Amino acid sequence: SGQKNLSMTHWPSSLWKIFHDLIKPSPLLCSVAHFLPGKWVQQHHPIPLDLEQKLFGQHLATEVILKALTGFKNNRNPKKPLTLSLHGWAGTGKNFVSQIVAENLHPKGLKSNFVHLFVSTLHFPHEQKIKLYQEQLQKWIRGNVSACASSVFIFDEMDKLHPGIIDAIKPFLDYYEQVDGVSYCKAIFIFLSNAGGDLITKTALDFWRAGRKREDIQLKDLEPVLSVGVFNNKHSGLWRSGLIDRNLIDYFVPFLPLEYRHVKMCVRAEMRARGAAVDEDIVTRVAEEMTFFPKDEKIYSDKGCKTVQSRLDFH
Ligand SMILES: Nc1ncnc2c1ncn2[C@@H]1O[C@H](COP(=O)(O)OP(=O)(O)OP(=O)(O)O)[C@@H](O)[C@H]1O
Repeated sequence: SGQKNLSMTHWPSSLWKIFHDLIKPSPLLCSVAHFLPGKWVQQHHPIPLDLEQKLFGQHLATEVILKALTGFKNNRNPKKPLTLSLHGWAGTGKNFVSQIVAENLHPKGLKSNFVHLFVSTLHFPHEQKIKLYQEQLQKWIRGNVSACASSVFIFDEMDKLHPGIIDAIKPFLDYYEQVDGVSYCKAIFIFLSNAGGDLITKTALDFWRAGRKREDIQLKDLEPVLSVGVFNNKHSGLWRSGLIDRNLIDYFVPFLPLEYRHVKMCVRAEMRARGAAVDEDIVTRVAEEMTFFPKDEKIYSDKGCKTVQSRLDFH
């Protein structure tokens, strides 16, 4: 009947893929590490996160994610799945980091059967179908975690996600040893949103205007800002969902807006990824084509590094 429901709703092929993964789970390919009395046994060499090298201009996100993942992987007996909530302006690296984290656990990253990306507007577009989405999503999560305890679920556009969908995920995020015979404690849930991006930008700008270094911004400078603007804001999806009240989010990860120098770093990284030599003239040209705000100071790229790849095609 699950299959019938799916065909009725015309779900995109990526969700079909997940459904098929469910029918044919291959648990042997999944486990990242398993516990033998007294020690953890790695089943493949974990890819180093390398966030310091790969992720530009995000000292806070780098620090929090490294801490979160290290703690989680070293914990033999986690009491709940790891839940990360990534916040920030467009194109600042939230999807990029999620992929790095996923690859760290499952080398094929997004292509792995154990990594699932959901985009609110793409996968859950119709409000009147919320009940159906809820049932199917729960089935997928349950099936996939039964097949692979360390499954990774990424929810993009969290701020556009219907509260009903968040309600459907909530039981999996909680401190239960098992739900219907399945333990979710080794899974990872990553939520991405732009919520709070404006407030994070304001803090970064205040530092810049005061002549203070970006790298001196600390988590404690952002926590009060986010807590008022996002967590206690009745209009934010996160507040309505009750995820915060129940302390189901382990780490809030702020992404700072990217500056001109970071955009240049993205261009260079993209050139290297394409196997080309880094041409500084082109780097400068691409970076100068981006638009920067605020109007007077022009410090931050309004799309972060998002359009770098397509712009590079023109040079
Ligand atoms: N901080 C960064 N360091 C290195 N590369 C970056 C960074 N931010 C963005 N990029 C590059 O730009 C591309 C687009 O960024 P990404 O999709 O991660 O943005 P996002 O924060 O998820 O944006 P949105 O909120 O609009 O979804 C990435 O694939 C990556 O190549």
